[in-house]
Amino acid sequence: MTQAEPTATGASASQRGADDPIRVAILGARGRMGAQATEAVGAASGMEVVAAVDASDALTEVSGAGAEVLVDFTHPDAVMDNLRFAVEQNIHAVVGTSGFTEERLDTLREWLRPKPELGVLIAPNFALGAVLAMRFAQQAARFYESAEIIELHHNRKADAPSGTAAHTARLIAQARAEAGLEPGADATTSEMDGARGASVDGVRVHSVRLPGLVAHEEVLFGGEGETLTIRHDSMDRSSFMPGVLLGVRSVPRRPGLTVGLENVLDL
Ligand SMILES: NC(=O)C1=CN([C@@H]2O[C@H](COP(=O)(O)OP(=O)(O)OC[C@H]3O[C@@H](n4cnc5c(N)ncnc54)[C@H](OP(=O)(O)O)[C@@H]3O)[C@@H](O)[C@H]2O)C=CC1
Ligand SMILES: O=C(O)C1=N[C@H](C(=O)O)C[C@H](O)C1
Repeated sequence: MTQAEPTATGASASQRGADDPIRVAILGARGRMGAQATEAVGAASGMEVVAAVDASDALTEVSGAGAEVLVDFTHPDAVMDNLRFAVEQNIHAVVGTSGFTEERLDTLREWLRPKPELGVLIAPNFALGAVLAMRFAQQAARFYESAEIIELHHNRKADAPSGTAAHTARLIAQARAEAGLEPGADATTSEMDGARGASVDGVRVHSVRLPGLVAHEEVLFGGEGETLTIRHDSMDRSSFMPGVLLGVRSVPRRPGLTVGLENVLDL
């Protein structure tokens, strides 16, 4: 047997040699993303799928299979229970599932505190272009008082606004606050409920749901006599797979909570 790597994971994981594949469990494996992730991890070098679990399966399959990294593409209502299980079982986690509020992130940080070697990566979007678009929006934010987000998704999506839009809004709000820029006001005082979208950290987010779409986002900035539009389109879920594989490879070496693939890409 080759030399074991230092790892936060349990007995079976600690037996992994440096050249052995990373043992990965996929949660939500029969869903749109989980099915593609199962295929992508299975085909990638340096990792293998040891458990593919869906809603009707027992989570204990994951620990029983000696998984070192769990990939979660389930449902906002299920993901926190899955993560509590992962942390209890000393399994690193790569999370694509949406629905993360600041409160949920704080809970996760608490769970991770006694496990300093364990890594959890929450990626609101795994597509390279989406991560770049969010970074560009963050860069633009300090120059424009006014910004709004339109996110457009397929009509099977469970939640609104999208995790990507919520993360983008938070990055814009953070950049504005750091620059001491107050968000601009508009003159709309009379409105039908929902017409101006949801306010996420003071940024208006509008959600469109249509069959035929996959995952799309526009960030609009307005200034004196000009607008700037940053748009990203995922036309196929294959766009998310390189990011998922990068997450699986990097999370065992990133202890603690990481929010956003931009941190792994070092953008
Ligand atoms: N970060 C990113 O880049 C991306 C993130 N997403 C996010 O990923 C999540 C999943 O999306 P998508 O694949 O389209 O959704 P799907 O509904 O197609 O898939 C979710 C799957 O998870 C299963 N599931 C539900 N609860 C559990 C549980 N407790 N344990 C195991 N499996 C469970 C569902 O089973 P059942 O149907 O029986 O309930 C279903 O098979 C969403 O939150 C979405 O926003 C999506 C695309 C990209
Ligand atoms: O449900 C989806 O499809 C997607 N969900 C994520 C989100 O909520 O941002 C990522 C991507 O937009 C696709």
